[in-house]
Amino acid sequence: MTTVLHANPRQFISTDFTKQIVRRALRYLQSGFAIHLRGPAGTGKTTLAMHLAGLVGRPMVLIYGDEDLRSSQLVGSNSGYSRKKVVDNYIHSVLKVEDDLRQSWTDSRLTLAAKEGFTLIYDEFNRSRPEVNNVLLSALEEKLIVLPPDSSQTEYVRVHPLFRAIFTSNPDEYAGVHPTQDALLDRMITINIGEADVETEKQILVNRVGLDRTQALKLINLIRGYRRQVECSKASSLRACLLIGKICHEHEIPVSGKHEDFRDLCFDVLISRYGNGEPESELGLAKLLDQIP
Ligand SMILES: Nc1ncnc2c1ncn2[C@@H]1O[C@H](COP(=O)(O)OP(=O)(O)OP(=O)(O)O)[C@@H](O)[C@H]1O
Repeated sequence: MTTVLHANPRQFISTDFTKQIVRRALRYLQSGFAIHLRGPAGTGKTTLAMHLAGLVGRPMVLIYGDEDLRSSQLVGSNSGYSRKKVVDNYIHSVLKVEDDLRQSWTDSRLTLAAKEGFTLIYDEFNRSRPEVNNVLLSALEEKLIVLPPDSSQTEYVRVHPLFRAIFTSNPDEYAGVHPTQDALLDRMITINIGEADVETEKQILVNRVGLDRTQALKLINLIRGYRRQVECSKASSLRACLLIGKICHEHEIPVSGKHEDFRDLCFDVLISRYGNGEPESELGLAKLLDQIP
């Protein structure tokens, strides 16, 4: 059974920064193209993909890229058998038995979305081995999905005109991701998602976590300052901001370098995340914390 999702629009915070990306992405989707949101971890790609799928207004199905993903998990597979037996003894002297044993085919998420015209979100699709994603080439270009020849049903599925696909990925230099086939990239429009601006991060912290604006801004500046200091460009600051902000809010820890609990929290979250393992990176964080009243 495949679960179809519906977006929850209240969870998405819209700012000038996000609106500008949404406008572009929606335009491409409306014209029938697949889009690809590419950027560092924690820049909000998955959240944006869900929001876009919600705006498209069709049910969505979600697939997560994975090294172990098999193409059968994308298109479907034979699962179990169905048996039909007819015993005809209408004329007493004649017994006719027809026994028909067939494999039952079950569609997977891509096939389901393509048949029904749903929106497919394929999150971190470059974590799957490139050959697994080959089925997408014909789905996006020829609008056909080719099923394996032994799939006890038609070998071709025609893609519904309302089918849309949204892909997300981390850049190639991330551990565990495969280089994306040029042919696949050529069939989608790639939007590079950079780090959100300060205003967007602030609004997300205020609305999602409940921090006040001053504390949110202090936290954002601290984490951005630290990332600059250790020259970390891989992970964005948003996830760390949300994490520290939530703990501060729930445990009434003020965003202040003078408060021991806040300092410990920052060390626990930030050193392993952004620190480069050098003792100076701890010293650098301590200095930044000293500057927060
Ligand atoms: N516009 C937004 N409104 C509300 N929350 C957001 C928004 N953008 C990002 N977030 C929050 O920021 C966090 C990181 O976002 P998300 O998981 O979408 O990032 P990502 O780029 O997909 O990360 P990864 O590459 O690691 O999968 C999540 O907790 C998400 O809810």
